[in-house]
Amino acid sequence: MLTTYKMADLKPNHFLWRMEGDVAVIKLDRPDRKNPLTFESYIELRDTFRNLAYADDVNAVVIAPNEGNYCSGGDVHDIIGPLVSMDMKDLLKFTRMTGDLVKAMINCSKPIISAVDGISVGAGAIMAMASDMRLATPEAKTAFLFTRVGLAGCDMGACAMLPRIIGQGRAAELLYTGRSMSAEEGYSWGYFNAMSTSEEIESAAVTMAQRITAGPNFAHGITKTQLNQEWNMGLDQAIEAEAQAQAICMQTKDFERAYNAFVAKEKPVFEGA
Ligand SMILES: CC(C)(COP(=O)(O)OP(=O)(O)OC[C@H]1O[C@@H](n2cnc3c(N)ncnc32)[C@H](O)[C@@H]1OP(=O)(O)O)[C@@H](O)C(=O)NCCC(=O)NCCSC(=O)/C=C1/CC=CC=CO1
Repeated sequence: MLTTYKMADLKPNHFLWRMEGDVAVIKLDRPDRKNPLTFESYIELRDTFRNLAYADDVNAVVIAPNEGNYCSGGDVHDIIGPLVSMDMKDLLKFTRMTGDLVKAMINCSKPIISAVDGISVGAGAIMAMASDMRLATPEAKTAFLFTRVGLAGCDMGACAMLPRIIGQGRAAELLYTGRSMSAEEGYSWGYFNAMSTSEEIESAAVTMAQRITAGPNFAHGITKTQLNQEWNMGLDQAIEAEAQAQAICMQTKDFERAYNAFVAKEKPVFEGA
C-alpha cells in the first residue's frame, strides 16, 4: 500500500515551516545573511518538494520571505567558496543536486507560490522562478547574477524557464548582465502576478494559495503537470495529453459534486478527489 503522511512527518530542520489550513508556508532561516541556501537547505527543500505529493494535509505551498528578504542564493562562504577547489566529479554532483531542487518543485503536484520581498538572487531567483506564481513587494530585487560570479546564466533551468515567463530578449539581458530586475519591471513583464506590501505579502500569498486549494485539488495537480509537461509538446500532442488528463478528472467525485451543485444552484464543496 502507498504510504501517506503529513507535512510534519517530513521533519524539515533546515528551514522554517508552518501550516495555514492546507497551505504549507516555508521560509529560509538565515535572515542576518538575507537567507542564503546551504547544502543542507538545498537538499532538504529538494526532498520536501519530492515528498509533498504524498503529504495528505498539504494542498499548496507558499515560500515566504524572512525579515524582509526572500533568498540571497547559494551561501557564498559555505557553498560558492568550496566550489572553487572541487574536481569535476564533485562539481557535477553539486550542479545536478541544485537542478534537482528545480525538478522537484516543477514535478511537485501541489501549486507553489513565492512571496518575494527584498533580495531574490542567484539560486533564490531560480527558486522563485520555478514556483507556479510569484507576488512581490516594491522592494523586491531579482537578479540572476551567475554571470557576476564568472559563471554562465544557464543554471538550474534558467535558460528554459525565464524566456517563457518574460520573453527571450528580456531573459537574455538579465542572464548576460546579471542586472537586477525591479519589482515594477517584473510586474509589467508578467514575472510577478501581483504586488503587495512587506507587511502583507505573506498573508496575500496564503490567501491566494487558499483560494486555489478551495477548488478541486486533484484536478489542480493535473493542471500543474500539464502546464509543465506541455512546454515540450506540439499542439496535437498537447491536445491529446489534455484529453486524457481531463477524462481522468471527469471520473472524480469533485466533478460530480460540481455538476450536482450547479444543478441545485449551490456552491460546490470540493474534497480533492
Ligand atoms: C545583493 C546582496 C545579496 C545583498 O546586498 P546588500 O543588500 O547590500 O546586503 P549585504 O550587506 O551585502 O549583505 C548582508 C549580509 O549578508 C551576507 N550575505 C549576503 N548574501 C550572502 C550569501 N549568498 N551567502 C552568505 N552571506 C551572504 C553579507 O555578506 C552580509 O554579511 P555581513 O554583514 O557579515 O558582511 C549581496 O550581499 C550579494 O551580492 N551577496 C552575494 C550573492 C551571491 O553571490 N549569491 C550566490 C550566487 S550563485 C548561486 O546562488 C547558486 C549557485 C548554484 C549552482 C551553481 C553555481 C553557482 O551558484
